[in-house]
Amino acid sequence: MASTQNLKEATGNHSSWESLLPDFPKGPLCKYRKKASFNWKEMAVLLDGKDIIQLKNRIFSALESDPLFVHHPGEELSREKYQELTFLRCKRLFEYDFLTQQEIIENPLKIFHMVLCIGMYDWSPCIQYLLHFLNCASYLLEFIINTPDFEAAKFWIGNMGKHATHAVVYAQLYTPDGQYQGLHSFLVQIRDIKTLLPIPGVVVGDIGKKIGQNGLDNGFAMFHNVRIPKENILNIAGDVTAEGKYSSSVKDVKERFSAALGSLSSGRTVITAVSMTNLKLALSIAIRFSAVRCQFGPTDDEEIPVLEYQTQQWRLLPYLAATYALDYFCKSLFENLTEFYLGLLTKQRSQRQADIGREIHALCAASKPLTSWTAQQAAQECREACGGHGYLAMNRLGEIRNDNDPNCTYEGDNNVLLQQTSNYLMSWMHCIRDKVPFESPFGTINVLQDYHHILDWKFTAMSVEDCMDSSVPLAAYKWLVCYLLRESDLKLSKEKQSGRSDFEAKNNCQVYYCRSLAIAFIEQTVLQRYHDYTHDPDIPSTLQPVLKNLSALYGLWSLSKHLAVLYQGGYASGEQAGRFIQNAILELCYRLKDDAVALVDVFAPPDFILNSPIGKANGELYKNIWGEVLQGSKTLNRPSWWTEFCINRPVAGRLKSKL
Ligand SMILES: CCCCCCCCCCCCCCCC(=O)SCCNC(=O)CCNC(=O)[C@H](O)C(C)(C)COP(=O)(O)OP(=O)(O)OC[C@H]1O[C@@H](n2cnc3c(N)ncnc32)[C@H](O)[C@@H]1OP(=O)(O)O
Ligand SMILES: Cc1cc2nc3c(=O)[nH]c(=O)nc-3n(C[C@H](O)[C@H](O)[C@H](O)COP(=O)(O)OP(=O)(O)OC[C@H]3O[C@@H](n4cnc5c(N)ncnc54)[C@H](O)[C@@H]3O)c2cc1C
Repeated sequence: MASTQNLKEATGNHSSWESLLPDFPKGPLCKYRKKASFNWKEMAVLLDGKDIIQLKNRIFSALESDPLFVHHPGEELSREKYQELTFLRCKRLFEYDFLTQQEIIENPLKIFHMVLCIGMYDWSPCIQYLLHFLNCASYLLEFIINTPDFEAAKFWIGNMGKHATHAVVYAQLYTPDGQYQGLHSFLVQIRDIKTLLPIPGVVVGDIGKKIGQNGLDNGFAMFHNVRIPKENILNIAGDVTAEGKYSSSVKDVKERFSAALGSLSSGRTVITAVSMTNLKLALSIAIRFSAVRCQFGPTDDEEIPVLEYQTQQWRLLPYLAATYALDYFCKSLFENLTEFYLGLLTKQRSQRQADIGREIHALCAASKPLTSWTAQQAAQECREACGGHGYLAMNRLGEIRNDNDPNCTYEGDNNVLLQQTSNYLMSWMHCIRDKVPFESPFGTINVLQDYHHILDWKFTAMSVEDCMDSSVPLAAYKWLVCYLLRESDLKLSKEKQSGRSDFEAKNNCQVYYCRSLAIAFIEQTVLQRYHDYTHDPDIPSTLQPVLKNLSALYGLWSLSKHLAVLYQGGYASGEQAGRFIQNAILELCYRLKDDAVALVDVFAPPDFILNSPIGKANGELYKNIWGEVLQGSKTLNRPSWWTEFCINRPVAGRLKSKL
């Protein structure tokens, strides 16, 4: 639901939020800005609230005024230099200390916004900074650490390549009595604090150049009989006494495993938001570009902005709708996570706390894949939507695409994580079968309470106009989740009945079944939350129509990828259903095209942070590109190897074999 404070501010005195957000410079984008159906400043205040906008302004202007964060257009930084600069920037972020503890306690959402603002500038210093707080790492034995072979060496660890002095290491804990106590985390020193040289017994180094995020040094480590003090066990779920006896308030090994992995949920929640932020960056660039780049037209002397083309709208505007829906989802997920952490901090041992842990794990294990893949596809689409200019490195779409890419892999590979969500959903089947009442703390699985009834639902819209509200795709999603759950469960039973082991049976149920189930579930959850938000009667009437259009477009466009299953399972039949959905998508794209520039104005960071000539707020496409091109230190130089071209000319056939 809409935050009451944000609602009050959005509907309150306009002059107070006018001054929070400066007007954009006049220029070619004004044409679309004038056509918008709503006031972008009012929308920004509704979505974030004044307090967060002030925080963002504070961070953005600090980075812009600091010489250490200055951009170096046209300069190729070596990896070594980039890593050094990233480290200096990371140190500077600690010096800024943007949020006081009191501010964080009063509104934990501020951390989330702080991280994303820094990331909009560059993910390398942002992640380096974050990892210094929460260092995730590898695997070690008890209090003496050994890495048995190269395969067991820890690889990829963030900050470890060049400078980390300590690592938080996940380990299988064995006590002196030989008992296995499950997964625990430990603090291990790996380098000397004064010299940065490795601690005896530790082999530590840099893993080499990556596809993106090269400011961040990822490293490897191997341990040979490294001793760590007993108190370095991070006793989230258990501890070991001076006599070597294990004690834990969580008795079950499996439960302790979940407790130890709890921190991964915060990482996955943050990565969901990081990916959503990449959507914001890529779309700000592509939509501003599309609104000013003119190509062809109905007559020889009239060229139109490429945003007027149906294909361009259909390629970009669903991603814009996805950005709004996912932005809302990220904030709500962060609130769920905050509740989970409050429980941990106050040492809650209730059933509700355990249920919250399971639900949040299932949610972020699917929201990370959904959002990172959406951002990956969007970044590529935006790159192509900007034509050749999209491929120019200075316009930043390549960097966004490459820096987003590892979001699909780290903190758990997307395909592997989706299995966690489908496992969770499948675990409710016994309640459904036995007709035992059930619910989850955040209510995301409550849709399954009506499982038997929902399976009888059909697509009932009678026209394109009927489909223009997100209630239509939402109903279809509820059916889809129930249907895929039933099919996955049946498939698993069949596999087991045919004599397959549990491992094999589960493995054979992934593609088209459990994997699709997890994806449909998270899409339905995102849509349900966004539908509820956009249909809240308290949303100002000036903003509600455009928000409802975004919700409908996100729902229909996501659903359209499941059309085959909707027909296959009998929810839809005849050619009309599919046609209505397709036409509604096109109609919504058309209705949103005049709002598109204002919709990106709401979330685009200042030009300095966005750092893309074709994405600048003034829309002066060609002036901005030329301005940047001519700043390159070697742009007008002849090459250093010019004599090879002009003087040492090749003699054709000189090296040809004479035999
Ligand atoms: C403001 C804050 C800042 C934070 C800021 C972070 C920084 C964000 C910036 C990006 C920076 C990235 C930097 C990269 C950092 C890495 O990449 S660190 C390395 C991360 N590594 C991973 O994520 C490994 C991924 N793999 C896995 O997690 C495990 O393989 C899997 C997927 C859990 C599967 O393991 P498995 O042994 O097959 O376990 P499984 O039998 O499925 O599960 C056992 C039970 O535990 C439960 N469980 C498993 N995981 C969990 C969990 N996380 N929670 C609860 N329960 C769990 C299961 O549900 C299951 O329960 P039951 O069904 O039995 O009831
Ligand atoms: C930029 C970056 C930074 C990282 N930082 C850190 C860090 O700081 N600390 C840290 O500990 N780690 C870090 N990692 C490592 C990261 O957590 C792992 O790469 C990730 O968890 C995936 O594991 P993997 O590489 O072993 O992939 P693998 O498990 O080898 O997966 C390879 C492929 O096999 C598939 N696959 C694997 N198992 C299954 C299965 N059961 N069913 C179906 N398919 C399967 C996967 O889908 C994947 O496509 C980082 C990685 C990257 C890319």
